[in-house]
Amino acid sequence: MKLSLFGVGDAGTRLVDKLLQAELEAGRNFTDGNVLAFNTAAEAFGETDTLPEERQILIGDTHSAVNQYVEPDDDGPDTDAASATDRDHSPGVAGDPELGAEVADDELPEIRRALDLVDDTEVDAAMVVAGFGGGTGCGVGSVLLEELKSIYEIPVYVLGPLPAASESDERALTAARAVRTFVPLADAVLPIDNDSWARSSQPVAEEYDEINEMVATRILSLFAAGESDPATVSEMRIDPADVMRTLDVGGLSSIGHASIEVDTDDEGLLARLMQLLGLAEETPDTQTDAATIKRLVRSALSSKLTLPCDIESTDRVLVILSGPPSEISRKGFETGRYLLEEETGTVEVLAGDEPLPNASEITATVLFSNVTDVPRIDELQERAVAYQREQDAETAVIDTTTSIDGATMIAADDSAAATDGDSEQPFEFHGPEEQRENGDGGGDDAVTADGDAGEMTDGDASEMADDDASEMADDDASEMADDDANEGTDGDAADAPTDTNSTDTPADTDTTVEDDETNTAAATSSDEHESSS
Ligand SMILES: Nc1nc2c(ncn2[C@@H]2O[C@H](COP(=O)(O)OP(=O)(O)OP(=O)(O)O)[C@@H](O)[C@H]2O)c(=O)[nH]1
Repeated sequence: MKLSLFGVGDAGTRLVDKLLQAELEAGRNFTDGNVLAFNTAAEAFGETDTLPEERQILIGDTHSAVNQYVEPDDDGPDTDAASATDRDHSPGVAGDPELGAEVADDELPEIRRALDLVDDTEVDAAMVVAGFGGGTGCGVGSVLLEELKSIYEIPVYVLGPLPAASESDERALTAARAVRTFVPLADAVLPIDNDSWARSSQPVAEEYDEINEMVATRILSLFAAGESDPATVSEMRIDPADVMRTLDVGGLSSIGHASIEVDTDDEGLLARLMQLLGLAEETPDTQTDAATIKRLVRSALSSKLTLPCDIESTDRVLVILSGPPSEISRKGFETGRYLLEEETGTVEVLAGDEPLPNASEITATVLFSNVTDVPRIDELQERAVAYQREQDAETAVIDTTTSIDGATMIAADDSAAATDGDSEQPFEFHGPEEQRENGDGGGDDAVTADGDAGEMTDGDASEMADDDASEMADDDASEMADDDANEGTDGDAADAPTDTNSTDTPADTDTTVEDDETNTAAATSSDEHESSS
C-alpha cells in the first residue's frame, strides 16, 4: 500500500529518515516521496541521510519560549532520567507538550502550507510518527493529527516510541497523555516499546539506531507489502485493504516478525520446478511448506513484539508471508492462518502474500490490532499517576506559602481524581466509538468546524481532566481500548495479565530471547536481501 509519513520531533524525524532509507535499500516504493518532518529544533534534521531538506519543516523559531539554540559546550542533561523540561538545556520546546501544542497552533498556516507538498490522493493512508514522551512529539503531534483527520478522508495512523523506564517521570506523564490523546483521534496507534528493545546495559539513546531499524523492517514488511511487481505469480497477494481493515478497529496495535531461510539446494529447486510445470505430485512439498510456514508463523508469534501484549486480547489479526512464491503454498497459508486463529482465539484472521522471487528467506509479519492487555501501558499510566500525585503534593505545600502560577500538566480536576483512593488510573482510554458516544475528545466529532486544530489540544487536555475526575474511580485500567474488545476481555488491572510476549515473563524469556535474536538477525538479513533483489 502507499503511505504518507509525517515525522514529528526528534524521534519522528529519525524514524521517518530510517523508513525512507529502508524503502530505498529494499527497492520498494511505498511513500512515493510523500513525507514531511516537523520539529521545534533543527538538531535532528542535521542527522538525517535520506529525508529531503525541503521536507524538513522547522516551526516555533519565532516563539519566545522555544530554544532554537543551546550552547554546544553546555553540559546539560545527558542521562535518560534527566528532566525532559530543563528549559535552559534542551532545544525546542524542551519536553513541554503544552508549549508544543501552542507552537503548532500558532504555526498552523505554515504547517498547512507544508501539507500541500504531500499528495493525499496518491496514498492509501497517512502515518504520524512521533515520540510519545516528547514535548514536540506529543504537543505538535496532537495538533497535526487532528489537522490530518480534518482534511483527509484516508485513515491516519500514529507510530512512535514509548519512553524507557530509565527516562524521566515527566516523559512518562507526557507519553500517558499522548496515548490518551492519540487513541481516540487516530485510526490506529502503533506504540514502540523502547524498553523491551533496548539492552539494559546501556542508555536507551545509544540504541535508537538499532531500534529504529527494527521498526523500519516491520513497518516496511507490513505497509509496503503489495507494492511488488504485479506480474509476479502469487498464491494470495496481499491487498492494502486488508491491512486497513485489520487496523480499522482502532486502539493499540502491535507487530511480530520472523524469518526463515529457504531451501535452496538443487534437489529442492528441481522438485519445485517439476511441481510448477505440473510434472510432479504436489503433496510431499506442500506438506513441507505447510510445516515450515507453521513454524515460521509460530516464531513470529513468540518474537519480540513492537508492543509486548497478550495476543489473546487482540481483535483482528493479519499475517503477511513474503518470499519466493514457490515456497508459499496455499496449504502453507491455511496452516499459518489456522495456527493464528488457535493462538489468538479470534476468527478475524486475514492473510496475504508478497512474492519476492529473489529472496532467500520467507518472512512472516503478523499484525495484532486493538490489543487491550498491554502491561507496558498500564505501567506507564501507573507511573504517570504517581508522578502527578507527587507534583500535586509539592504544589500543595508550596501553595500554602506562595502563590504559584503556571499550569500543571494535568488540570486540577485530574489531580483530585488521582489522589482519590479509588482512582488508580487517571489515563483511561476509550476506543473511538466510546469516545464519540461520550462526546469525549477525538474522533471525527472532535474536529472543529473552523478546522482550528489548536483548540483540540486545549479541549483534549481539559476533556482528559473531566474524564479522569468523573470516571476514573470506577473504571479499570484495562478498559483503555475499544469497547468491543473490552466486552471480550473485561480485564481488571488487578487480574495479573498473562503476557506471553512480555519481557517480564521469565518463563517466556528464554524462548523469546533466543527467538528474538534469531529473528532480529534474520529480519535484518532479509532486508538486505530484498534490497539486493
Ligand atoms: N526509538 C526511538 N526513540 C526515540 C528516538 N529519539 C527519541 N526517542 C524517544 O522519544 C521520546 C521523545 O523524545 P524526542 O523525540 O527527543 O522529543 P521531541 O518530540 O523532539 O520533543 P522534546 O521533548 O521537546 O525534545 C523519548 O522518550 C525518547 O526516548 C529515536 O530515534 N528512536
